[in-house]
Formats: sequence, structure tokens, C-alpha cells
Amino acid sequence: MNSNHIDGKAVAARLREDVALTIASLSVTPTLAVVLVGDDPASQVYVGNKVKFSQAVGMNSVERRLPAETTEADVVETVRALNADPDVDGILVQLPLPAHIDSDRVIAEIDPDKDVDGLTEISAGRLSLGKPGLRPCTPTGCVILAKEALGDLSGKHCVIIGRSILVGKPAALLFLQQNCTVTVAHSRTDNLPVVCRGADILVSAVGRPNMVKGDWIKAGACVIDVGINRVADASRKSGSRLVGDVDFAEAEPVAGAITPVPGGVGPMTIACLLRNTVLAACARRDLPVPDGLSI
Ligand SMILES: Nc1nc2c(c(=O)[nH]1)N[C@@H](CN(C=O)c1ccc(C(=O)N[C@@H](CCC(=O)O)C(=O)O)cc1)CN2
Repeated sequence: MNSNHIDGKAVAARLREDVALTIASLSVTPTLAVVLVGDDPASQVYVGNKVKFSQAVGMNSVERRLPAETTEADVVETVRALNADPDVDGILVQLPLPAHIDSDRVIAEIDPDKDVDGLTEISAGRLSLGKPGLRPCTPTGCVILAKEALGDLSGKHCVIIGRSILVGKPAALLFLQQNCTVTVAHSRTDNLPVVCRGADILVSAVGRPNMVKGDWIKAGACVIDVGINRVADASRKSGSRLVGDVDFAEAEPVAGAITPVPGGVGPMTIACLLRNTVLAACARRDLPVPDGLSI
């Protein structure tokens, strides 16, 4: 690994270790409940990893695997039952849900105090008001990786490309909380390369392979690539490979620090989910935020 690569796998492993140490020091064992509807292969892998890692750090895990044809009403009922279960600290519904189910409707049912994905309207409101609450995992991972590279982020100009509810918007608020000056750029932004060149921290969350070119990056900037895009690659046995939104070969020589894909932001998503589950378990019992888990 080059010296300017931010090793998301290693940072995630360290965070999981901190989560495990925290759990060992608590008088309760946090419980994470995972709801998976259908048989999407990628979702099966992600949910398998969530269960595996939650158990590895010493949590209890509860799995609700439902067939693809499950009705929206039955998924809602599953969430309500988990809300009502006092032993469950965190609930996540793996996305995407099958097309016949309205994911907003299902997410709205999650008890905000158990919303370890940070996706409910109440969680979003708490974040935008700067009130305590559970924050979305991937944007939290972006902040942790930027701090890993730069330390204090105060006063840095952070440009975020993408305004999605899952990543772009919460990332903007989280970097603002770190006292960054934040610009949110998107598909209608004029002179996007010029805007990006103003960034000390450039976060790309658009889902377009290799869109961000080397000459969009200020020399020495910290580049956080949230994109996980599968592209054809005839030289691979599988016929494909993963690339980010950032043209890594062009960006790497210019950036001061850069996350690779794979092995950058992706592994942080599950580590931050585990962190959120401990935070939820503590908040539900009026325990303070454990020392090792503050950002
Ligand atoms: N309820 C949720 N659903 C989904 C989320 C989420 O945060 N909550 N995010 C994604 C999927 N996801 C976790 O659920 C996730 C995606 C990617 C990774 C990851 O580690 N990626 C690796 C590459 C993996 C590969 O080889 O395919 C990497 O980037 O290094 C972890 C979790 C959508 N759904």
C-alpha cells in the first residue's frame, strides 16, 4: 500500500477492536437485529458480514430473513416486533428492498432510538439540528477516514459531490459538525472540476466510475471515494472489477491522501454500524458515550 493510501480495512479493523473493548467493559451485551427481504446476492453477503462481525465483537445478533414475495405489511410488522423487543438495541433493514415494497414506509417504522443505519426522518432531523442521535454509517466512515489522514478537520474546505439522502446530505452535515467549510456539488453544478479543485477534502458519492479526474484535485488534497462501481474487465477471471468514482491512477499522484476502492470507505460502513449499535445500547440505558467510541 502506498504511503498516501488511506487503508479503510485497517481503520475499520481498529474501530471494531474499539467496539469489542467497549462491549467487554459494559454491563450489557448489545443486540443488533438485521432484516433481509429476498435473495439479492450482494445483500446476502453484506448481511452475512454484519452478522459475522457483530458476533466477533461480542454482540448478540438477531436475523429476520424473509422471502422476496413478503408483503410490505409483513415487513412493517417484523420491524414493529423488533421495536417492541426490549432486548433489541439496533435494527437495520438491508437495502435495496424488493421493488413492490416502499422502503421509505418501512424505514419510517424503525424506532429512531434503535435506528443504527441513521436513516429515519427523526435521525436526519437530530443530525441537522446537531442533537444527539444515530448518524448514517457510510458518511460517518468518511469523516473518520478524513480525520485519519488529516487529524483536526477544522477550517478545511470539504467539497462533497452528490446530494443523496444516504450519503451526500448527511456527509455535508457531519463535515460541518467537524467545523469544515462545506460545499455540496451535484449534477447541475457549474464548472464542477473548478469547484472540486478548491477542496482540501474531496468526497465523491455519485456512483459514476472514474468520473473524478486527476486535474480536478488540488495538490495534496484528501480524496474520499464513496463510489463502488462494478465495471467489465476481460483480464479478470470474474470478467469484472470494482472501481470508485475517482480515476485512481490519475488522482493518486496528485492527492495527499486517497481511499482505494475496494478497501476504503466500504469496510467502514459495517464498522460504523457496530459502533452505532453500542451507542444505541448505551443511550437506551442512559449510559454516557463510551470514551473509545467518540469521533
Ligand atoms: N440498510 C443498509 N443497506 C445498505 C447499506 C447500508 O449502509 N445500510 N449500504 C450498502 C451495502 N453495504 C452495507 O449494507 C455495504 C457495501 C459495501 C461494503 C464493502 O465493504 N465493500 C467492499 C467491497 C465489497 C466487494 O468486494 O463487493 C469495499 O468497498 O472494500 C460494505 C457494506 C447498500 N445497502
